[in-house]
Amino acid sequence: MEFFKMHGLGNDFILMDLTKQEWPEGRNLPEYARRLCHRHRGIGADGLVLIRPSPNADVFMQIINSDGTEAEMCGNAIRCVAKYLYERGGIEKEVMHIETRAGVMIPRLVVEEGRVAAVQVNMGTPRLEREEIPMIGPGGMVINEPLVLEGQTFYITAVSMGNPHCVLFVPDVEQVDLYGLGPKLENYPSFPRKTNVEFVQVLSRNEVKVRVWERGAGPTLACGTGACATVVAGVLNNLTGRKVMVHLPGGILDIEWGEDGHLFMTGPAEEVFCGHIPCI
Ligand SMILES: N[C@@H](CCC[C@H](N)C(=O)O)C(=O)O
Repeated sequence: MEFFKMHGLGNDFILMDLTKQEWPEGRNLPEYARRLCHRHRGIGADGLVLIRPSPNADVFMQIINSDGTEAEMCGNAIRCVAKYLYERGGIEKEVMHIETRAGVMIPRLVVEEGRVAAVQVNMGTPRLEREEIPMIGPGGMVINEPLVLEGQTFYITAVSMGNPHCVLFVPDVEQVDLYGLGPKLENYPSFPRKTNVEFVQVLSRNEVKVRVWERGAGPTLACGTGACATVVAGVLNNLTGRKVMVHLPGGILDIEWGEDGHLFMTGPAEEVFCGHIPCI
């Protein structure tokens, strides 16, 4: 099997194009993803990305987290898929349609001298209903609501970008016990589909600093859907404007929540290497 190792701000993926090669019958996908993503015994990645044919778009993007669970959407991976398709996959369109389990997303490519320098993705509209991210209690949205964890109260805002996010505003992200709190919030019983967790420090109305604990992957250097969820939560809590520079450990994503309700994420994508692995 041919694969491409790519990353978006250090959030790294193994891409396999299943429009060009056969997926061997009977392979256990979660087990295979765990094995390939392993940092010591595999290629190493935060997730496995499978590019499949789609009847509704240029391709379908399937994302499997490094723990073998499937995610609905991934912002950094979709920029990598767009770059791969343009430079390697024979789809030389500057506007693409990529289907995901969260719907069809629309990447626009910034091409310089034949190479993809950056990608802006229309990430669709956020979903804010409790039903989307079921919490205790009926109806409405979850904006700055208390959540008690081991006797400590945290105030959370829940945003779905197709995948679930729990956003917490803190005075200083460097002081957050990410490895202690991250997994406890990810698995908190109010989130039946588990959740991604973003700790956010507001630097100004148009700049924030974020540390992420990802569902199914743990601490990552960046999260595109998380950056979008952060800006939605910032606006709902009246802490930020709608156009925000999001500083993540791996670099900067520019996020804009348009007046039409759509989120636009702009950032880079990089290819690191490619190779072949046996079909086992
Ligand atoms: N890193 C991603 C999100 C990947 C999926 C996530 N771990 C989940 O399970 O929802 C991004 O850039 O959006």
